[in-house]
Amino acid sequence: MNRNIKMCNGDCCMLKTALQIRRMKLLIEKQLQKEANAKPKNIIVTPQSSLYSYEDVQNMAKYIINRAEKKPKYGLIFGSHMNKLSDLVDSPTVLEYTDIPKFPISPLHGTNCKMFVGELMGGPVIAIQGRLHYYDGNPFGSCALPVRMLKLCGVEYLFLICSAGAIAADCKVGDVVVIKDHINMFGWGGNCPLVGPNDVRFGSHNVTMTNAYDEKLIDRAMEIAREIGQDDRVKCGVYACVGGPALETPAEHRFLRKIGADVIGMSIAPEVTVARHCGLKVLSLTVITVPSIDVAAPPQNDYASLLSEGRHISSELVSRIIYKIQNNL
Ligand SMILES: O=P(O)(O)O[C@H]1O[C@H](CO)[C@@H](O)[C@H]1O
Ligand code: HPA
Repeated sequence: MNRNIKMCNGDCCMLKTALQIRRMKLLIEKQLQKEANAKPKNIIVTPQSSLYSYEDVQNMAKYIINRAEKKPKYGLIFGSHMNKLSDLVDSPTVLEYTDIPKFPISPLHGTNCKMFVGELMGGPVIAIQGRLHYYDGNPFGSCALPVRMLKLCGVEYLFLICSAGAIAADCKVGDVVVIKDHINMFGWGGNCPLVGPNDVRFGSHNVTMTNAYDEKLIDRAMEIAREIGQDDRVKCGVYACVGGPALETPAEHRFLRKIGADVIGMSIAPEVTVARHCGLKVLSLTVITVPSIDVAAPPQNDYASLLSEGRHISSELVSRIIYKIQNNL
């Protein structure tokens, strides 16, 4: 080895001027940046339970109570095809989702981005239009967020109004099914809004799911159905929750019937889990929009009126239950 040869410091041969050296450095930096960008980045996943902190949810609730100058006791969440029921709320303060700090908004929400805080049968209520669905790309933590927000607004009773397909042959289009339990196909796979660290201010992590649908509210709903002469249109059943947006195959339909499902839909189970976690009393009513596979579909012309009857029966049930609770009946 020739020990007289000195290492090139960049000034000697080709890089003669300061400008040339600077250019070379920039080129090297650019190359290094390119290589770094080509490497996969670490993705830090936010668990469902951490998407909205307790303080975030508290701020949402504070905003609603301040704007409406009212603390609601009854919360209503309306699903697809059910938003019209928000007309039930008397003298409402109407709040846009965009006004509520950090409230999740889906581009697929359309125009149903409103909450109505007012009265129903003399009871203070808040009604939320346009439920968020998982199949629209919303994480479970966002789908169930409104439930926690209602809890921190002071809500004690939660009414979830949705639509579903029939699995049981005796559930017909336009019937109302009072949900008494669910089979959560998401939850079995660990897809749950409670996944992640638990904030005990909301509730305890291993929440029990017995009586998740409040027995007393179910009894009241069935009793009112008899009182208003609609007991042939109001059934009580088990809801199977699936991912969608594709509807079930005939084999899935038969399987769900075998394991005890009466109706099938793509919502409520994550909401009910979170509601149970934070101690809300839940009643869920579902209007049948799709007949069971082995039942003849009603004539096309009858669909609209059957669904409107179902909506009307649901609104009667909710209104009368609130009336009875308000008046200690
Ligand atoms: O549960 P809601 O919101 O009523 O919506 C129901 O209707 C949609 C299918 O049309 C599904 O999302 C189903 O769950
Ligand atoms: O037929 C259905 N299947 C699943 N989900 C549904 N939600 C409304 N109708 C249906």
